[in-house]
Amino acid sequence: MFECSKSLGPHTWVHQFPIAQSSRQSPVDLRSSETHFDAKLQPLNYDDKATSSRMLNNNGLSFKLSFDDSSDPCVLNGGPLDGDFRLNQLHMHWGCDKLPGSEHIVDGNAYAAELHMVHWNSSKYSSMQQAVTQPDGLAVIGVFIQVGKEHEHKELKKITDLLPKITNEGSKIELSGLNPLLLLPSSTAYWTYLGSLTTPPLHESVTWIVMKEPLSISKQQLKAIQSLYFLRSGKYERLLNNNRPPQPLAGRKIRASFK
Ligand SMILES: N=Nc1ccc(S(N)(=O)=O)cc1
Ligand SMILES: [Zn+2]
Repeated sequence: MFECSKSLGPHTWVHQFPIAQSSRQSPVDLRSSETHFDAKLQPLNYDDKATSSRMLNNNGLSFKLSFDDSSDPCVLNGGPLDGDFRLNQLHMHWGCDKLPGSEHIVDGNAYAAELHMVHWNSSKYSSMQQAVTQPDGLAVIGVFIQVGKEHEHKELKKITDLLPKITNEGSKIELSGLNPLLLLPSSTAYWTYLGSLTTPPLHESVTWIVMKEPLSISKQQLKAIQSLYFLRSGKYERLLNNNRPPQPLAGRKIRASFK
């Protein structure tokens, strides 16, 4: 199969995006020594279920499931959030073959992959584009993914079953009736901290909510994810949504919703 794309190097991003060296960057290592239980943290709540979405192999970066956040919004609130946040897109980060591919790590340990559900603050802003640059603009739920028995809700299967149809860059496909709530693990436990986008433009606009319990997918499902590829200068390369290494906490506190 095609070799994994050589990462253009997250370490090169600073030249074009100096914020890469700022003090509110993501991902981070969620070290238990740095996390503090906060009894005031509420459970996460989805007010509505998204129905329509479009799955896209977005040019060599990842696959992205975009939701229609205007007519039938899927609204997240509760947790550490003030106000309503609309689900705009979800995507994943993974590694190559046996390499782990999560972006956040837990006490130095990485998972096979990480699902990101990206929401924007619709109580304060009028679009994702407006919110993405604001310090309280986005909320991203991160869900770790490990290989094990297939995801019991089968919701993730609705996504991985379609991936073979978008293996080429730029291909897209409709996927409706996805219930994001079912993409969350059964445990409501999460960590939360203030961070950034993990890929350029690295805006420091994300309230991160990382679920403690990983989802399990089958080896076949992970293979479907890892078999996405794109054409770069005439050569097929596999999408390697690689992954920015953990960034300095720089004094930030990580709150835990669990003891
Ligand atoms: N609009 N661009 C982006 C949205 C989310 C992320 S991430 N990987 O932090 O969820 C990165 C870039
Ligand atoms: Zn991401």
